[in-house]
Amino acid sequence: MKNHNPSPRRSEPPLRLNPSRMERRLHLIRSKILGTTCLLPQTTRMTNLMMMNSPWALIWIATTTSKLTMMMRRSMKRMMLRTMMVFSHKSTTISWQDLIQKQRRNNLSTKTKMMKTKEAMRMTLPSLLVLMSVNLANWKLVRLMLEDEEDQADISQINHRIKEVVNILGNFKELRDPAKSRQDYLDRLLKDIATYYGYSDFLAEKLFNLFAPAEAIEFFEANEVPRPVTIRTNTLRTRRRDLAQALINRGVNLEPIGKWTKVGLQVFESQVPIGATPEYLAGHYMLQAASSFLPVMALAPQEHERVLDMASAPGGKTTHIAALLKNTGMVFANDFNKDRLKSLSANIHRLGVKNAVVCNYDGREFPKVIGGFDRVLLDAPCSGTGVISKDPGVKVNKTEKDFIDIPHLQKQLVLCAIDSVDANSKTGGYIVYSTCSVTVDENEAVVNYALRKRPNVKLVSTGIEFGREGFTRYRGKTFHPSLDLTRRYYPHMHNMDGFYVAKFKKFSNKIPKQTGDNVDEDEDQDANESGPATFMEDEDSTILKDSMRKLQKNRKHKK
Ligand SMILES: C[S@@+](CC[C@H](N)C(=O)[O-])C[C@H]1O[C@@H](n2cnc3c(N)ncnc32)[C@H](O)[C@@H]1O
Repeated sequence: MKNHNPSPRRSEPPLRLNPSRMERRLHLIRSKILGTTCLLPQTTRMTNLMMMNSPWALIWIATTTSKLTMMMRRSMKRMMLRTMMVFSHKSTTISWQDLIQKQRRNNLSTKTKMMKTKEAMRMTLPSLLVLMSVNLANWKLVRLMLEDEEDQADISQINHRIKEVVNILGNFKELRDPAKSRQDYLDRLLKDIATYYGYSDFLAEKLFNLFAPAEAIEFFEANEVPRPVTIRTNTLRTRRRDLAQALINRGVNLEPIGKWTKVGLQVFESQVPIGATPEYLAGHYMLQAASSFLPVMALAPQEHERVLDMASAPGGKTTHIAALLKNTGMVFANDFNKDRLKSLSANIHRLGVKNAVVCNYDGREFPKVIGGFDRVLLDAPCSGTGVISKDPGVKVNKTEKDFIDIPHLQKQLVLCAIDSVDANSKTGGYIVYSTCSVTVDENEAVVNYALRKRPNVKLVSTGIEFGREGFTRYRGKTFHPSLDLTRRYYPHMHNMDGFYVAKFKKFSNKIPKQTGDNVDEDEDQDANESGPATFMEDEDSTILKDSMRKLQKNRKHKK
């Protein structure tokens, strides 16, 4: 093997190539990606990095760090692939001079060769800059990936095998190998899905189980593609037609999202940053995923009502509620996370909302804090399995424990949401529960639990004309038949983030005793230990007076 002088600027020790390829790769990754010094001007190191035997390892690192946006990852993937094509040759190390020599051997003019080489280098720089920000958490994943022989297999072979196995599972009797069981095929498929799409085995299986095999692949594929950019017209400030005209005049290519919304616009391309136009700054629209319109549409707040948005930051849905209320009545915008209240308040101000009260409670303190609402929206904290295309970190950072802890919190919150509504409201008495997750544990299981614990509510239609019916049975569990009134949304089916919406009607403020049928012991532990918290005027006014006293005391103290 040829030994090259590694750097045109200063000599560096050449890479040790023994004892194993694995060690060399680890060495490269450690020193080039996690290294603390700036490596960019040193072309040898840069090219060494690209000479790793498995270019996919590099692309994988470049494209899975959770710090990157989907767009960045996609363009990096393209850049890396193009660069690798330029640099691909058989030797183990390469220097700047080698590249030029190699170009000379081709029949291109020196200038073209130089330009091509430099262009390739230039394209690589941003990728490497981002690569250097790969953190230690990802290092563990990098190592795992490299250590797993399975992962070294050609990625296209894996893709091919996924398709083949899905095909066999679709016509098992005819196409199976008699020596293999269905489970053998499923195990192979799950392993391949986890490798190919970069999920933990646990989450790959959890999501796979939601669908038939062929549809599951469509779902995983859709999670690799960014969803359309959509905006919601703020009807407190403008009309959709006027907004569209103003943005078109600025070079924005857009059109209505669909018949189901009168306020949504889909942005195809824009010559201006869509989050910084004068119209944006003037609060004429909110940058908001189409799926986020759905829970507020289901809530359907009426003018002059009192509405609670129990987990509201950064306020996409609060400001939508305020617009539907036409700035009448009141919307209580609560969130437990104090830091997120800043963006919530900023959005409320920007969009000209004048009927909002921002508060910072654990949602589980309602209705003790205040109750008697006409409607409550609980857009619950969730695992985010519906928004993987936006946050690919979910693929690996959600554990089995998360799918116990998160539903536990969701169950507590949904009971408090129900208890915060006044069943005697003249116009309302509704609760909407939503998540940007597609797992059954966070959706149907939570809603079914609420129906059992609060027999004074029932499910009603969300009023949204599309969406797949919620599960009434799932992997041996049977839910209340009315769960089919709830709605599921999927990226591969609706070209929007994965989402779930359920709407309850509260018909009594009294909670009848539970029947005790079908009571699952685990679920019972989630029950509100202190019993149902109801809205009581006396108690409320004491609490409110007490907190006012504390607030005034704090203010004096600050002065
Ligand atoms: C899905 S996000 C809400 C998004 C918001 N509805 C919107 O449309 O902009 C869930 C929110 O729940 C908040 N949260 C988490 N735990 C909470 C709790 N115990 N009580 C209230 N809010 C909570 C989080 O801070 C987060 O802002």
